[in-house]
Amino acid sequence: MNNLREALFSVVLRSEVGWFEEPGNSVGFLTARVVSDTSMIKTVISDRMSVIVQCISSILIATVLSTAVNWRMALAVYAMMPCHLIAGLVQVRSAKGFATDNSTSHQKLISLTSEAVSNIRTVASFVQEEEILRKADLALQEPMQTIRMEIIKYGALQGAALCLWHMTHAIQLSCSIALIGNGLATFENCVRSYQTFALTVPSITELWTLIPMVMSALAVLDPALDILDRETTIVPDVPKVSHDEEDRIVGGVAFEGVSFSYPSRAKVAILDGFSLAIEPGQRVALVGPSGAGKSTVFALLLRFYEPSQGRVLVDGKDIRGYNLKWLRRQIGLVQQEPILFNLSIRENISYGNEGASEAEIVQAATEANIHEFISGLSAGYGTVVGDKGSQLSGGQKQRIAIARTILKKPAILLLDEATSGLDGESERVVMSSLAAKGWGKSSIGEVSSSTTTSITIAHRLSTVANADVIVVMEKGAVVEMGSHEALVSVSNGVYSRMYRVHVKGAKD
Ligand SMILES: Nc1ncnc2c1ncn2[C@@H]1O[C@H](COP(=O)(O)OP(=O)(O)OP(=O)(O)O)[C@@H](O)[C@H]1O
Repeated sequence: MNNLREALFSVVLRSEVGWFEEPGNSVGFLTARVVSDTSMIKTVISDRMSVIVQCISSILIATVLSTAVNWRMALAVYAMMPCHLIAGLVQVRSAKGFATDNSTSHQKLISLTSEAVSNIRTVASFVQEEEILRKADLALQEPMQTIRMEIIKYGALQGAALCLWHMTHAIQLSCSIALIGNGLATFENCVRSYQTFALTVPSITELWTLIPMVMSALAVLDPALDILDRETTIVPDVPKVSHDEEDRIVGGVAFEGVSFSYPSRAKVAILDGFSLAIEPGQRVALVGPSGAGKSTVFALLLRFYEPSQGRVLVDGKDIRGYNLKWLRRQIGLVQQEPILFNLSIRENISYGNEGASEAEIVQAATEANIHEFISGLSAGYGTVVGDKGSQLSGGQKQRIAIARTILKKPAILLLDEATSGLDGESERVVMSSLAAKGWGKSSIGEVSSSTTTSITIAHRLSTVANADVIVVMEKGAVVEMGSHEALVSVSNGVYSRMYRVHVKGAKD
């Protein structure tokens, strides 16, 4: 069971991001597959299999014994056996269908429960408790009708099997009378043979009940085994190019005619011939209306998905040519809603950098402007932040996520609305400490092994005004590009319009 769980979990973790977006792969479903479904292995192997082996051996011994005592009698007894086997097979088939429906309703309930619990604040604020209970009830009610029919079918077949057993007994007793009457067997041998057979009846009956159970357990395991068989389309360890751990990418990024659609919405083009070249060490900002495809650019650079056309290059080489784990280690991503783990602040900051010293952790926290807050907590860096960091404010979570990325010392830094939860002053401190680390030097001549290219997505234009290049995106393509001053001076340009709205909003 442990081996299966480990193997399943490893396949799940290695799967490409797009796979997790398929309807059958929600958190609840996958948790059920890895934890509950696999427990069926125990049911099948240790609980049921031993009894099955016991039953089969007792049937075999009885067959040999009754044949030795009187072969004519044994033949008469076992002549009826094919009827039982046919009934048993039909019984097994009906049990398989029954088990599948049952497990589906169970999975839906698990999915609903995990979704409701992890989003309990949203559920409570929208007063959705009753609605969720109604859905849970529906998830259990839907297969109920089918299961009822299956139960009736199952019971009828069970009855037919028992009926056949009683007929066998009757026929066997008639045979005994005939054999004794014709002098082909003694009364003593007939009783012996009959009794040996009678003792195996419970074993055979038990086998009939157990086989459907085992088949049901195997049916429940089917989806988990399907996961085990699947091939990941973006394999983290391929190609197996050996990069020296000390090797670092310089930080040049290029998108060449990239077109892309998300697997779940294959017909909607999100990027359409998107091209952009970023020099190593440049500070680039991506701005544009919501849904323009800015975050998608990050997802493609991290190779969460593959473009349908075009290439993504890092230091002039297609990213498919790099070992993915090695590449990702050098790219730091901070998202708008950073995910913290239910661990201490120290463990959250050193996540992925477990060897970092206390001094390095404190240094990273100081640069992310969160050290003062952490020091004020009674447990300091040992404070556990709760599920998904629920015991912290949005801005605190963002700063811890920034500290975590600072500690990683990435060659390419991706900030996706990473400071949106911070007040203006806090944001200024964080951004200037990132710049002070030598991240985002605009002069290519200064590029060294410690230079970091930064790409920032922000709706608040004050966050990106200092960038070397501002790239304005609309509907998956670049529509304007240049420095803040150059873009603002373009009358009726997309950026200058956005800027006027931003300034007006700030004044109001
Ligand atoms: N996983 C996904 N599956 C399907 N469609 C998606 C997925 N993620 C994003 N999209 C769609 O892709 C489009 C671009 O999304 P993206 O997040 O890149 O936009 P954005 O410019 O970053 O927007 P925002 O500024 O609101 O964050 C949107 O229309 C969005 O609905």
